[in-house]
Amino acid sequence: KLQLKHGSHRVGKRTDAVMAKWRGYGLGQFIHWGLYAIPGGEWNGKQYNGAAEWIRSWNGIPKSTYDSLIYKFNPVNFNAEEWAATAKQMGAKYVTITTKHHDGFCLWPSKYTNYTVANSPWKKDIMKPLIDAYDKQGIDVILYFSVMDWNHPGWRYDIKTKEDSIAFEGFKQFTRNQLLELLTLYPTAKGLWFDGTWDKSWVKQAAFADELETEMRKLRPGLIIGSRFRADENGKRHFDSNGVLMGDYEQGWERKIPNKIEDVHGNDWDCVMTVPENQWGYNKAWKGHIKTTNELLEMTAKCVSLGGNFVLNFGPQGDGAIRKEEKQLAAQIGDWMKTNNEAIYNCEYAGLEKQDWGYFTKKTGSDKLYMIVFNVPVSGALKVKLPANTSIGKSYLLAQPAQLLNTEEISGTEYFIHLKNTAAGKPFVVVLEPNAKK
Ligand SMILES: C[C@@H]1N[C@@H](C#Cc2ccccc2)[C@H](O)[C@@H]1O
Repeated sequence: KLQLKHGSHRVGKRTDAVMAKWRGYGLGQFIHWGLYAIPGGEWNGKQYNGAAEWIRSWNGIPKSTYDSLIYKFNPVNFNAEEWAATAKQMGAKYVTITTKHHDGFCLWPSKYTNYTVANSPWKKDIMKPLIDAYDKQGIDVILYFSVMDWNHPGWRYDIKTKEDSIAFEGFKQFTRNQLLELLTLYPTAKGLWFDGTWDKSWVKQAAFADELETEMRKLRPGLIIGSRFRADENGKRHFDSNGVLMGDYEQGWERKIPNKIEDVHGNDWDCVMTVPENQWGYNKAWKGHIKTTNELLEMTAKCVSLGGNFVLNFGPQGDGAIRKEEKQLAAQIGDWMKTNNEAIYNCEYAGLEKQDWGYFTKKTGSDKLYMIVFNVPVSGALKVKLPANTSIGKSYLLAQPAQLLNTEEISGTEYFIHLKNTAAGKPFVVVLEPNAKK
């Protein structure tokens, strides 16, 4: 084991109540919104092929032209309560909102830069009404913050010269000032979701970032910070040089989901996912495969079955409205969650692997098992193999608890659960109340 000054400061999961609540969220919403939503992936009739929130990096739009989008930021259809109500309808328990993406535009009136909503036609703070609206819906807020800031003159991709070093020192103080400002202005925020921390300039700041993380945790006890914020003194990110997770949960699952429990190394984690293949900010043309409700429900079930949370991204339009496709998804996911959220909220890895028919989850603090079924076998019988010394007390559809299902013991701890209706046409949940085997 290497002696590290700036590696992880904790081995194993956090055991406090704030993190236990985070662990049980199951389903979250991500919001990517900023100046990039105005062009929406297109400029002068030409489409940008990358992710819409990265359009500034494209040579199809001059940087100065992009930067002056601040003077066009006037989202007349922005309605914080509507956004929060959409998340509530979907069944999200937390939301991660971009305060500042890579372009450096701040959705709050930061006093450390002029590149904020305060100097746009909109003038007003966006973050406060959003946080208040989500708080009112009982949805916890996590603040997304991009360290990389293309607007700040002190930003560097690497520190190669004395000038770089002097400039970046100023940038580091600016970053610290903004983070302490966010935590002070928005005290109900439960955590920070860091991005834009992969470049060498920041990776080389192990001591500074470690100290800043400690300062933020002192300012806001219980603050949740992911593995993406800082590197250790050897430049190791997400996991330090001893392979121990940095921060409170793993943030490596961006647009991908672990396949087996070993992949999550006993850590907390969440998966953040786009509806199109790779568009976080609003893109007028949603090209390629657009994930369906059933796909997104299966991703949610898969994440919870492996002890994580699933966070679905919304990219509101430049005028502040949420696009109809995203509203439809929220309504359809919410419809399913209304009936089945008992198998998602406050559930964890059941110690049982993925099955042909779908996924197991287990209620935290209870023996209750849930079978989230996506593929009904032609036999209409779901095969389950329970851990040793357990048998099935009773099983029933979560949607029809009074109707017990016929459970046939095959051998030992293997059973067939015979479904009455094999043409559900949509995912459903079977509840197993196990007995200790006599
Ligand atoms: C959460 C997501 N992280 C950001 C990114 C990225 C990225 C950076 C380099 C190479 C590939 C992807 C996206 O813009 C979005 O904010």
